[in-house]
Amino acid sequence: MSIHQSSNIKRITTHILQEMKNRGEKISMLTAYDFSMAGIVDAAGTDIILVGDSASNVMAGHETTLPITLDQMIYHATSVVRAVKRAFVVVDIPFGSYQGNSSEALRSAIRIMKESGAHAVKVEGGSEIKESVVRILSAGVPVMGHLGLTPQSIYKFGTYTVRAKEEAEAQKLLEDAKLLEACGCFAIILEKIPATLAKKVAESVTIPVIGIGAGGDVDGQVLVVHDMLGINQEFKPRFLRQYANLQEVMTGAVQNYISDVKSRSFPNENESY
Ligand SMILES: Nc1nc(=O)c2c([nH]1)NC[C@@H]1CN(c3ccc(C(=O)N[C@@H](CCC(=O)O)C(=O)O)cc3)CN21
Ligand SMILES: CC(C)C(=O)C(=O)O
Ligand SMILES: [Mg+2]
Repeated sequence: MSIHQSSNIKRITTHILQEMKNRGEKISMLTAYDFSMAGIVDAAGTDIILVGDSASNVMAGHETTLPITLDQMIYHATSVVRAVKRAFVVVDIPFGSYQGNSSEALRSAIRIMKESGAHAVKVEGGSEIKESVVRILSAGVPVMGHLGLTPQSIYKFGTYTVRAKEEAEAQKLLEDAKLLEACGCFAIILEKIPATLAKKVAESVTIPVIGIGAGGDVDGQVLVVHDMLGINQEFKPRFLRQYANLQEVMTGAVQNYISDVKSRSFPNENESY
């Protein structure tokens, strides 16, 4: 419990997430990149909020997650943390801020924690980034792993197709999951891999495994909130379930506003001084 706890809402911790896996309660996770969205996602009861580097696509309009910077991720994370009362806030360390240099990885993680007030960081990869994971964990910063489709390495693969369909790649993924657990990661994301493999991973490690395009036999699910709300209509992979069509709602509202301005029905007397 925080010394300065200012509300009676019980905050989600890594310990609570582990207990949820232990008792078979599914974990819900969504992205947020700003104060307004984070407030909605948190108040609705989402367990984990991810300040994803998908902000590079969704917020900045880039083709990939590679261009977003550590400073930009910290700006998004700071805005999210200000809104969140209950959820556990995880921040993606962006491309180029942790790979191949554990000192830089630690520095990046510490900047995120110190400047944003987030609760954990997420990194993509397994054995290749072991030193960075260990170093960050040694500073007391919780680390979430991310295996399978790892968008920061998109140019190594060339496509966003399903990962680990071949036995050798599946075996490496399972070994990487066990390695991340042994290092002390508190959870692992599995993205776009066969459901049978994801099930095997979730049964082979004791820490929570959260899926996106990894089937239902994992410990929780994550989606990009703009995708599931239907704000971003271009992105419709098979794993996405769209829970609203906010693009339609927002377009209609904006069109009504424009029409009211043109017809002089906005503002009316009550909306004037
Ligand atoms: N808006 C958004 N949602 C995401 O889930 C997301 C991002 N951005 N950016 C970072 C990564 C990239 N991710 C991806 C990207 C592509 C596919 C994918 O399945 N692509 C299909 C085509 C999808 C379609 O129908 O448009 C492919 O075959 O390339 C999956 C996850 C997941 N992440
Ligand atoms: C898709 C999720 C897992 C992610 O890493 C992101 O939003 O950046
Ligand atoms: Mg990401």
